[in-house]
Amino acid sequence: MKLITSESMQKLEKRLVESYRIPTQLLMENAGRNIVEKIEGIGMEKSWKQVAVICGPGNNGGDGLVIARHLNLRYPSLPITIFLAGNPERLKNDSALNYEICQRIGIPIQRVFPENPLGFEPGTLIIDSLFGTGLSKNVEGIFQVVIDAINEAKQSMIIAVDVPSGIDATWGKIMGRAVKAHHTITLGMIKRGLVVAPAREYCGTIHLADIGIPFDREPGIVPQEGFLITPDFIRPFLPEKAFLSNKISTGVVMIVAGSPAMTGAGLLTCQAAYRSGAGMVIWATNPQLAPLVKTSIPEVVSTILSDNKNSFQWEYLPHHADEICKAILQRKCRSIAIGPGLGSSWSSKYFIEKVIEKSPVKGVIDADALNAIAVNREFWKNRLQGWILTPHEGEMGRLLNRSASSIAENRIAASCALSQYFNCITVLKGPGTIVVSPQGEIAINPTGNPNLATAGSGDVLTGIIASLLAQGRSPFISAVTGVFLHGLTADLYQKQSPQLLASDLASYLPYAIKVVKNCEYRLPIVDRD
Ligand SMILES: NC(=O)C1=CN([C@@H]2O[C@H](COP(=O)(O)OP(=O)(O)OC[C@H]3O[C@@H](n4cnc5c(N)ncnc54)[C@H](OP(=O)(O)O)[C@@H]3O)[C@@H](O)[C@H]2O)[C@@H](O)CC1
Ligand SMILES: Nc1ncnc2c1ncn2[C@@H]1O[C@H](COP(=O)(O)OP(=O)(O)O)[C@@H](O)[C@H]1O
Ligand SMILES: [K+]
Repeated sequence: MKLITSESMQKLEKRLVESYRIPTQLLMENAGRNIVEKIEGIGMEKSWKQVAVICGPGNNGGDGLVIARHLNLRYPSLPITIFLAGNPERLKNDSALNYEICQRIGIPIQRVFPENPLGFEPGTLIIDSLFGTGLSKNVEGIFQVVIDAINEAKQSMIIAVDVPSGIDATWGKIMGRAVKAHHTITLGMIKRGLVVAPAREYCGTIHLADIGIPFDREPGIVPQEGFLITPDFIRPFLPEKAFLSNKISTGVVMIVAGSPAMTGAGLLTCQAAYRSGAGMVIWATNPQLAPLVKTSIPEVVSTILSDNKNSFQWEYLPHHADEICKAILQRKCRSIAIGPGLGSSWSSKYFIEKVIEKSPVKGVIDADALNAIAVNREFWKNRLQGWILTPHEGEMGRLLNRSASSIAENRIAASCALSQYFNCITVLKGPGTIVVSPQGEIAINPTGNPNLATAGSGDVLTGIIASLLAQGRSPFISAVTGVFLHGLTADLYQKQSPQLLASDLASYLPYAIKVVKNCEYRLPIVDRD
């Protein structure tokens, strides 16, 4: 499902308005009327005690005025008040016209002043029409006061028009303050910023309302600025074993993960790789762990690396890199996953770099392997073509030499910067995981929930993506399909249990694959007709 930035939405509307000669007044009318229909679908039957329509100075405010008119027409006995934040004399064109109509109809209009703070009675339906795609700077002063009042309303329902006010709809940033809506009814196309963190949390359920422009008739003119991953998109790329397939042709994955202190990381990665369809999973492990691997996951094939004669506890050492590269060729591996639970000693860092440099196949770089790359980031600049990096915000901060909080503020921009810098596929984990290619493709994942915040769930993701890669999917498609399935597994599991362990995730994965294959799944956040 295509996503669009604020800037492109405005340009596109202008262009289509000119080519179809649809007057902008009509668009605003369509927007307002269709939003009222969506509001009715959400719950007008709950008979709200009153409606507060909060209008700002631009066209988003104009939409609010149309909404107020239509609600007034359909529910004449419902008290509706328009709260205008801004000077009515400075309203322009369509908004000014609708303001005048509302005045003539006699809908009460109150201007919001700093000395006259807003408060909403319990049972108010609040329509947030303060700012939409035209938000151009941080929210301050009276606008901040209005947003705080909306967010403090008790036992009310907040419906945002197009975008929760205060959200940057292109990047998903919070511009100082933002309305926390229960529902967001977005117009024409879904704005990219709505589906990524931190904005995602402010949108509630996202609904798409038509504005009378046939966007889908001319798909070529809608720019590629990102897409929301859907079940339909990933269905062709799900694991599928052909009639004549064997375990090698299906796909062999090399896993370089785990250590005596963090054995589980390796086990989870291997298990997830099998559960997502790999024909064979090889774990490059050490003599101490090999017996444990056999009893935990008997299907895993171990490549036992040479013993470290001189060290007290076994760890991966640089010379193991050659052994692994040899095993990759011997075992006909088609992908590699490196990083989970490897530890952060200098020798293991050096080992990791050697494997990535020499490996005959590419794959997923995660966890400690990301930290090894970060230490030597200038060396790795532009050298990770075909590799998939799966950082969380902390790891991303180290890779870009920035703070984790600056990454969190604008996750899309950070992901694009990483892909550009290393020439790699980036998977920035967290709510609304983002996948970006060096060519600038941007995919946002709608699946997943906070139950995934459990140790080892990232290891499972690494196993899934490496497995899909071994099954012949491209790096970008492997990452996109992997993050969707990983999140979906957690969403489906949540229905039967409130607690998720990473090992449950790996076991439950085939069920998520089946659900997508059988078309039994609807996107959780976007409600469409
Ligand atoms: N285009 C179309 O055909 C259609 C568009 N539609 C609707 O229009 C919406 C976009 O409308 P829009 O472009 O007028 O922008 P909007 O979000 O209302 O805000 C702009 C106003 O806010 C002001 N302002 C900005 N930031 C501020 C801040 N931090 N603090 C204070 N002020 C700030 C800004 O002032 P300025 O920056 O110009 O000084 C300007 O006055 C879109 O989301 C959709 O709802 C639909 O009707 C369908 C047809
Ligand atoms: N609140 C959340 N909502 C959705 N997904 C989440 C959330 N928290 C974590 N995740 C997902 O869980 C996984 C955690 O990975 P990671 O941080 O590497 O954990 P670990 O290192 O313990 O395996 C990622 O796929 C991430 O997207
Ligand atoms: K709004």
